[in-house]
Amino acid sequence: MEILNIKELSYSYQENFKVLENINLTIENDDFLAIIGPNGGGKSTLLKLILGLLKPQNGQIIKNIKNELIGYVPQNTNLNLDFPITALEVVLMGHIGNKKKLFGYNKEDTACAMQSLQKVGMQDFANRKIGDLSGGQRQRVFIARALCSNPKVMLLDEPTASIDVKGQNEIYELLKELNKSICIVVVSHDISILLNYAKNVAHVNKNLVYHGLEKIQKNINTTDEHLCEVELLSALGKTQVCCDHKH
Ligand SMILES: Nc1ncnc2c1ncn2[C@@H]1O[C@H](COP(=O)(O)OP(=O)(O)OP(=O)(O)O)[C@@H](O)[C@H]1O
Repeated sequence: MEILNIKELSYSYQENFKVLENINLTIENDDFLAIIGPNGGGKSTLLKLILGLLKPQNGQIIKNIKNELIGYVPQNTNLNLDFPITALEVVLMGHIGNKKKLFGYNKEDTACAMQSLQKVGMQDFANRKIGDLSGGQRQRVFIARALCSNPKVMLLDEPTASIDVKGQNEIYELLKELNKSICIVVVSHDISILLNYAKNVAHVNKNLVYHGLEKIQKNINTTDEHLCEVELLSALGKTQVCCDHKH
């Protein structure tokens, strides 16, 4: 099922300076889409447009699901690590967002938050202070928070930034597991790791170039060597199954 269809979308923050131009993209409910591209290429802007935080000036975004069913894990979650809040309380904040409650959680909220922590393998850390967790563990807690609303699609902006390789792999393994039941869209620079998990890749640099990885015979050994984004993209181009575009 198609959950998102973006047609001829353009966006400018300032007049006569398009950050995104004529973007076309379809996302299916079982997709694992990697959004890659250079700094300032417009990746976060595209996520914000999908989330409805920004309104398209040209083109349209057709969503076949309600906004509440779109989970979001933002880039560099702005949380003061000295703030004495536990992993469970961070996840419960996802419930506050849903129900527009200001104070207090009931037993159901707590049970649901514990379930979300279990899904990400962090139930034993529920009462740990968020500042005492490793970067990878903390990120899993933020993913648990986004899971509270039982999303059909989860958007993650640079989920593995500043996390060591082991932690990155654990995050991607978790996303692979979640992808059995929900659609995953990840903005990332870790393209060599991401390519082992993504089903499709959108390269965004004002324009969007789409690579359907399932149609491409993967002849790149991404586990043994580190390849930069450009090397990987050119390797994808050499498979000759790529779209008819110029990089
Ligand atoms: N609120 C804003 N006002 C004006 N310009 C902005 C705003 N937000 C982003 N931009 C500009 O839009 C362009 C795209 O930014 P965006 O954050 O979408 O890129 P990105 O691909 O996510 O970059 P990065 O990989 O560095 O996170 C950049 O030139 C940026 O400076």
